[in-house]
Amino acid sequence: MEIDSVKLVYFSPTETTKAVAHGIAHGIDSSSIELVDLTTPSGREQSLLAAKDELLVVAVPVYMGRVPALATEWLKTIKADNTPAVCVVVYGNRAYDDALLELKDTVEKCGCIPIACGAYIGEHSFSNSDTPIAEGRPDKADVTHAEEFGRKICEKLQAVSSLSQLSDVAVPGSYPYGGRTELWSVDFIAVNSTCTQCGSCADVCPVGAIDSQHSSIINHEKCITCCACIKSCPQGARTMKPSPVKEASERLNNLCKDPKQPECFL
Ligand SMILES: Cc1cc2nc3c(=O)[nH]c(=O)nc-3n(C[C@H](O)[C@H](O)[C@H](O)COP(=O)(O)O)c2cc1C
Repeated sequence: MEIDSVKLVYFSPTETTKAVAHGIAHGIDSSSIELVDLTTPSGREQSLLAAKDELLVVAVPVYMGRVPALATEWLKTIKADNTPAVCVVVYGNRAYDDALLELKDTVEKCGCIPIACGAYIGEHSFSNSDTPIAEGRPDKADVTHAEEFGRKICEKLQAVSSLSQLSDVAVPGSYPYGGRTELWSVDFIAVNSTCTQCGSCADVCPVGAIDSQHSSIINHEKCITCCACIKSCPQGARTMKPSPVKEASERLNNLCKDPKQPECFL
């Protein structure tokens, strides 16, 4: 089966999911790759129509064992027409629980046909120098794995003349999904005096929760605790103050030391 073009769809506040998605795209090696970045509010204003002869690669991070709710909301609006799809979750070395199954079910309901699924590890959003969790993931070996996964996806498609020749891809997980879709609404970010009000934190915030003129003014109702603002601050002016997020980061640093490995389901 020939694929005309690839659409690479991802939500990735701290860019580990984006790195994995690009690794897979590199392996697929199509001459036409369109990026659909759902990370910013404006990115989520676009809609997506996908045809039979396109390949969708959909990648999201795992939040509380689930697909982040704002990503699910957007993904449900995809209009596909028996479009082959690759589902990918990226998690912070704890577990992906039912998230991969949830993602697969979600794209299937939009008219996609999942032909391959993968789970990769990314540095945990809550990781920092005191509590490094999956620091530096995806690393070189993870990206090489993702590229190889991309090549296997091409081989799988090339081996058939129609998607009806492929059987369902089984992934771990069960329904009703466990985990939580409601995130903490919590005041957990401290901003110190090295902040220059450069505005980069407000620019990277996926939900527009930070005041662009006063970086310490955060709308805690909107905040999804993704930590993009902390990780991207050029001054390192943003840290975690005592809070459930900081406690989680300490707990995960103790519990999730053994590096997990990528998995793919084809
Ligand atoms: C609110 C929240 C919940 C998370 N829940 C999980 C989880 O259940 N399991 C896990 O292993 N990692 C969890 N993570 C970590 C992210 O899945 C991981 O760091 C991922 O690489 C982040 O993707 P990104 O770099 O594209 O933002 C969570 C992160 C956040 C912000």
